[in-house]
Parts: sequence; C-alpha cells; structure tokens
Amino acid sequence: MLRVAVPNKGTLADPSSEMLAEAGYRQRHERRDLTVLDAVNDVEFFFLRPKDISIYVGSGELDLGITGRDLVMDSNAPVAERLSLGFGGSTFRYAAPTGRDWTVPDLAGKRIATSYPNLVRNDLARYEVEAEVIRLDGAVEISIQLGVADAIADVVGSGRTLRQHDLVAFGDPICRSECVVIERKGSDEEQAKDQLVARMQGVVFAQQYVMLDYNCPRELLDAAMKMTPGLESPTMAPLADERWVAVRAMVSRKHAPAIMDRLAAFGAKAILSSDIRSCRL
Ligand SMILES: Nc1ncnc2c1ncn2[C@@H]1O[C@H](COP(=O)(O)OP(=O)(O)OP(=O)(O)O)[C@@H](O)[C@H]1O
Ligand SMILES: O=P(O)(O)OC[C@H]1O[C@H](OP(=O)(O)OP(=O)(O)O)[C@H](O)[C@@H]1O
Ligand SMILES: [Mg+2]
Repeated sequence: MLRVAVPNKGTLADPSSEMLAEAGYRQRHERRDLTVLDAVNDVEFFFLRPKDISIYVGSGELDLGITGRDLVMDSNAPVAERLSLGFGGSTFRYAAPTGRDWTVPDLAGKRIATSYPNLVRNDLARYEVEAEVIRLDGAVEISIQLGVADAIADVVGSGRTLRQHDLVAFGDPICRSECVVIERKGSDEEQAKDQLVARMQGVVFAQQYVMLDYNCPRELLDAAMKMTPGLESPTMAPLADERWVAVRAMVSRKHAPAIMDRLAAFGAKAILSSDIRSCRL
C-alpha cells in the first residue's frame, strides 16, 4: 500500500487535502485525525507537521510527501521533488530594520533569528559570512524588537508582516518556495507513486485552464480558431442554424478574461467559461 504524508496544519494543509480530494482520494473529516485509509485506491495518508514530512519520506518510511520546498531544503533530507502544486508560493529572505541599505556581508558577526537554521547556515556559507543563527519556532519578525536578534531570515508571502515590523528584505531570495510533492527514489511502490502523481498533475493542469464554449459566425471560424487554438485543435459542432458553429476549447485561466473580451468584440455569442476539475493532457 502506498503511504503518503500530508500537512496537518498551517498554510499548506487545507489546499493539499482539497487537491487530493479533487484527485479522487479520501481525506479526513476530523482535523485531529492523523491517518486516513483509502482502501479503494490502496493508499494510506498520514497527517504530519509540514516540517517533519521530508524526514519521514527521506527515511523511507513513507513513499511520498506534500510539503514546502523551503522546509525540504532546511531538512537536508535525501528526497527529490516530483511535482509543484501551484500554491503556497513564498520567498525565503533575509530582513532587517529599515533605515539602512543592508547587504548579506553586513550580517557578519550579527545574530540572525530564523525557524529554518540549516537553510540559513547553508546560505551564509555560500557567502562565506560567519554569523550566529538563533533558532526560533515562529513569529520571528518580532525577535529584533525584543532584542534577541539583529536580523531575521523568514518566509515572505505578501510582505505585510515585514512592513508591520518596519523590516526590509535584502539580498537575493534564499529560496523561492511553493508546495511540492516529494519522494525518495527507489521505493517498492514506483507504479503507485506514478499514479498518484499523475492524478495530482491532472488537478494542477485543470486549475491552470478553463473550458471556453461559444457560438461563432461560420465566416469568422478561421480567425476564432487562432484566438482559441485549444491543445490539439478546438472542437467544433454545427448549430441548427447553419450560419453558426459551436466552438469549445481549453484556454489558460490567466488569459481567459481577455480572450472572452476579444471574442465578444469580434462577433462571437453565448461565450461561456467553466472550470475543469481534473484532466489528463
Ligand atoms: N504567509 C505565507 N505565504 C505563503 N506560504 C507560506 C506562508 N507562511 C508559510 N508558508 C509556507 O508554509 C510552509 C510552512 O509550514 P508551517 O508548518 O510553518 O506552516 P505555517 O503556514 O507557517 O503555519 P504555522 O506557523 O501556524 O504552523 C512553508 O513552505 C512556507 O513557505
Ligand atoms: O508576508 P506575509 O504575507 O505577511 O507572510 C509571512 C508570514 O507568514 C508566516 O507566518 P505564520 O502566520 O505562519 O506565523 P509563524 O511566524 O508563527 O509561523 C511567515 O512565517 C511570516 O511570518
Ligand atoms: Mg509559520
């Protein structure tokens, strides 16, 4: 049976479970449940702290895990990324009080608070900067005003928390993170792993596209096909009124509103956009 680790708390927990449910897997009903057996798909899910997930997968106890790339890098566990899930995007950055132009070499001899000590130590080594790394569990942005650190290294999402504490990010991002599926190469469950990853990939693709349906005047079909080429080519079906053709094509979700505007301006009618729940491309 395939054994898969899923975040039990934090930013990545709900979207990870929702994506697995969308891919057809059974998920927990009670937030306190630590395991769920999906007998139909022959998978057991383990709900673990995101920080611990790469340790379990790296040790070979679990076959696949869902967690943040930054946490994987901090763990130094022997795991590889299989798939990016398109959510939980963040950067991991140094930050320090505003009012000065900080650079990474300025950190020499300073105290840097972080919840990701290995990630930070590895990055400082790359710059050959020696500094004291202070490990905290969270709320790292407050550590400077409380006097335990001179700078921090932490997850930046919107940047709101940094602004609230008069901190400014500096240096290249230490890591660009998002939620990923990880594996340890060489388990006995390679086929089962491939199947779960393919189903998750189907949901990731589905979220990146919408299905567009519209009616197009027959004489404008060539131009319409150029606007919505679909994957191979759009589906076309004649309407009862011979002057019109129904067109259906997948388009990228990001570009769909602009494409709909152009189709409407062009003379298409009844332009509908609908979500795709899962797909294989
Ligand atoms: N504000 C955020 N925006 C985007 N991703 C975030 C944010 N905060 C944390 N993450 C991502 O979540 C993962 C951290 O998991 P963690 O267990 O620390 O959850 P958390 O969301 O910080 O919740 P908590 O601190 O309550 O446990 C990392 O991969 C990190 O990049
Ligand atoms: O750039 P922002 O959108 O403001 O997000 C960044 C903040 O979000 C996370 O904190 P979280 O809420 O997980 O609390 P924690 O520090 O206790 O982990 C992270 O550690 C930052 O503090
Ligand atoms: Mg956190």
